[in-house]
Amino acid sequence: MRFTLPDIPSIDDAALLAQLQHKLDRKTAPLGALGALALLARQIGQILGSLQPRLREPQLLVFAADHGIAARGVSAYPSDVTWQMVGNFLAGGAAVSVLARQHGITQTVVDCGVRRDFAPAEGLLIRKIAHGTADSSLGPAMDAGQCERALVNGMQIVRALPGNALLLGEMGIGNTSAATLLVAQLTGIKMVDVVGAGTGLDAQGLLHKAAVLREALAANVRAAEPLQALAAFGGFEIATMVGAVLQAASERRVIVVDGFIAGSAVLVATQLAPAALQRCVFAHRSDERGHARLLQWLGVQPLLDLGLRLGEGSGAALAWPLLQSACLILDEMASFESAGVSDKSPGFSTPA
Ligand SMILES: O=C(O)c1ccc[n+]([C@@H]2O[C@H](COP(=O)([O-])O)[C@@H](O)[C@H]2O)c1
Ligand SMILES: Cc1cc2nc[nH]c2cc1C
Repeated sequence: MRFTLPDIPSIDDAALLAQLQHKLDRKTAPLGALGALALLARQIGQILGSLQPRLREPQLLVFAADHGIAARGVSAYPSDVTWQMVGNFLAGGAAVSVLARQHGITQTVVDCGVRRDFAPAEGLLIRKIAHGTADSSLGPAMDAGQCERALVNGMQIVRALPGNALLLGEMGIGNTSAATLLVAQLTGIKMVDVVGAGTGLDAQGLLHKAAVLREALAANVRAAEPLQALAAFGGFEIATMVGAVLQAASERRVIVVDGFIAGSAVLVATQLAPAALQRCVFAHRSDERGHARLLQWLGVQPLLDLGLRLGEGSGAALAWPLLQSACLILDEMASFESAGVSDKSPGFSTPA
């Protein structure tokens, strides 16, 4: 099936925005005191097109795949950890599994291209493109057809999901390399300012990783367009995630973005369809070096900063209750009028 970019119109209902802002401004709090929670409530209200938005049946997808470039020693851990962690997700023992369970979020693992084959299991979708990508330090990680199939897979998976909120997670040894290359290529930020320790490289390991990534950039100089860059550098899990983001955005689902790798997928998606960004809530600022730069480049503020660098969707699951709180604030918090609380008197000015 061919990939067609779905229609993602800009959300610009000025009347609803004004009503949301007014509703929040009349809540029983000093003006502006709800801070980022009010911004979040406003954003969710706009995405779901309601003054009383309700989040339903949150779905967390853990997109998993392996990376040819991992054979170059760019990760502190071996590729086998990818399939082993898939087992851990399915058994409910991974960090994201615990957090998803805590918050009533449905976790589904998507095998987008892990090097091992899995028996069918509950909570596992098998959408394998190949057993890992090719090594992008030698040439494109995937061909255009593989990239297109991954994008379509992501779109189809989201189309079939219940609920109105999608939380993005991923697992793939070597995928901070793929994400770094995508971010460097598509933003113009220098690769050396993006590359980081991933699963925990030491200073020498980081130097080696940067040297390998330089080779990958040189091996794919012509991959300038978003989809070319995605095929050149991206993992199958990142490409599938791009399709998922585009579909979720076109359906006006709330998209909760995890860390650096999920952020790189959102970068590709928003270069294809800029209005997708309006539907994205950035859960946290990861400790991975390039993440702060990427968030800055996108012009977005994350909700949390906990020093996490885990991936899996763990940051998205941790941020989830804040989205729930934002909706409850809109819905249940009293206004000055309804609670009979005095607002500032007209003409009163705050002492300096
Ligand atoms: O989400 C992040 O910001 C993040 C930062 C560093 C590492 N990770 C996770 O670690 C793995 C990739 O790290 P690496 O060193 O193998 O490229 C992959 O499974 C990611 O989920 C994730
Ligand atoms: C153990 C482990 C768990 C992870 N979860 C996401 N990436 C990971 C990488 C490692 C190494």
